[in-house]
Amino acid sequence: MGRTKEDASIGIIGMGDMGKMYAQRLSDAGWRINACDRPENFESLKQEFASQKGVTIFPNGHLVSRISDYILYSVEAGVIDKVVAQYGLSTKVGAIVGGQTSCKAPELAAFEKHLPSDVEIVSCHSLHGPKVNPQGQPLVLIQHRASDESLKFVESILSSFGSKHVHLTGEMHDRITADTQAVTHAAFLSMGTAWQANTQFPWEHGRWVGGIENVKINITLRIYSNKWHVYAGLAILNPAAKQQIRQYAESVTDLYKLMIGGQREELKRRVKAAGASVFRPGSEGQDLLLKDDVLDRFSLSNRPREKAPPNSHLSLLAIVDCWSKLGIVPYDHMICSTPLFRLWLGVTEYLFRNQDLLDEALDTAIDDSTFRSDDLEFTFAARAWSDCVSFGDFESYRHRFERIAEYFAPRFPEAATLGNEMMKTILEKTTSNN
Ligand SMILES: NC(=O)C1=CN([C@@H]2O[C@H](COP(=O)(O)OP(=O)(O)OC[C@H]3O[C@@H](n4cnc5c(N)ncnc54)[C@H](OP(=O)(O)O)[C@@H]3O)[C@@H](O)[C@H]2O)C=CC1
Ligand SMILES: O=C(O)C(=O)Cc1ccc(O)cc1
Repeated sequence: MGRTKEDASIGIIGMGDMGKMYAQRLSDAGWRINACDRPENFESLKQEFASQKGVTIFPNGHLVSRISDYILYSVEAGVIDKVVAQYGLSTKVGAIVGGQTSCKAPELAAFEKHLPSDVEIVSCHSLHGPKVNPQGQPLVLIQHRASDESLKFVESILSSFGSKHVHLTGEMHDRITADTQAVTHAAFLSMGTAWQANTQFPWEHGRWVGGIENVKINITLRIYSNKWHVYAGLAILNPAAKQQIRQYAESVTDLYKLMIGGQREELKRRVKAAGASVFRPGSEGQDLLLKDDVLDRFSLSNRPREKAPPNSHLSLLAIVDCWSKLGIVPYDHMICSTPLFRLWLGVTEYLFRNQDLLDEALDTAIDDSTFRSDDLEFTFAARAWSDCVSFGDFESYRHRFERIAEYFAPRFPEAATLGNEMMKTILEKTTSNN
């Protein structure tokens, strides 16, 4: 007999931002939730959820696991093995287990290693942050070791999000998210690193005002105001991500060398060839994901913008070179894309589908030395983030991330308000259907 809301309950282990969002929404939809965080957080979590109907807080994952029919691990990716090892054997006989971590290889390996064999495995991944409305956003489902009936049960639980269900294997998931999430984050992390290295708040400079720049600034601040482990986990633990991020750093370096070498023709040839392989002929008639009027609305700067000042847009030229070198067609990933990836693709497309703007960027890169020191720092930063991910050292990732986050922290509240508004408006225009 199928399991229903009336007779089944859901366990959530790890009540951080995502776990809380799931607990809130699923209990609002009428499911009974059993949840826990670390034992030391039991009392405060119990108080926080005292008035949330349908949510019972337990001191630890054993107590959650033994009574729940679908158990979701929503902990830091770096500790998934340890936490499943701790609570896995307490899983209720015949239950289904899944995880919310952003990289599935270690998560699924931990389940296989530590869960009893009668336990089924259906994992998931909401491809958006905890403050984004899940309606219409992609939700990956992985039927790793489970019957079709159990998959249907998990789908019936998660259906209240109104997300778009995307069925993948763990391996496909990791491959696609390396392309979409890990490289996107590497680009924005590098922008923040370069601005900090040049002790700039970019919105205070005339040359960082206007459409594309607003997106760069808002997204960079959004990333640095989040938890470092989310970005570290999905880059360091995903085997495909290292290669992608390394290619991005190589593309940045190669293009920067052409710029400072004054090799205009070679730069143009390379960038345009890359553009032609990513933005295939025949797509010119399509609507742009992002338009000027939308982009211009979200500036942290109070300076007026007459015409976007020219910028070499090294970060954007390099992502297209990187996609081209790796044979990635980013539009193929829309169905499995995060909001940040769609914004990133949107600004890239905005530049590459406008020949005048692209030519202006390429000529600026050669003729105008105003951006040289920014681009130099950006090149160093892209390589340093790539090394950091390749070395796989969480602590040095954390250290780098937090040092830069601290620099931008005074502007986070204001950037969050504006960034949320920007995301909301732009997301309405860049759905994963595009
Ligand atoms: N934030 C995002 O945008 C998204 C994140 N994800 C993924 O979801 C997962 C959770 O992320 P998020 O909620 O943002 O991160 P948080 O850090 O907010 O939440 C993780 C929670 O798990 C707790 N935890 C750690 N160990 C245990 C344990 N042994 N028992 C119970 N709880 C434990 C942590 O406690 P403590 O802090 O004390 O360690 C923390 O409260 C991550 O794997 C992340 O990659 C997926 C989609 C989007
Ligand atoms: O949109 C992005 O890339 C984010 O930064 C939010 C995010 C972070 C981690 C995930 O696993 C999914 C989404």
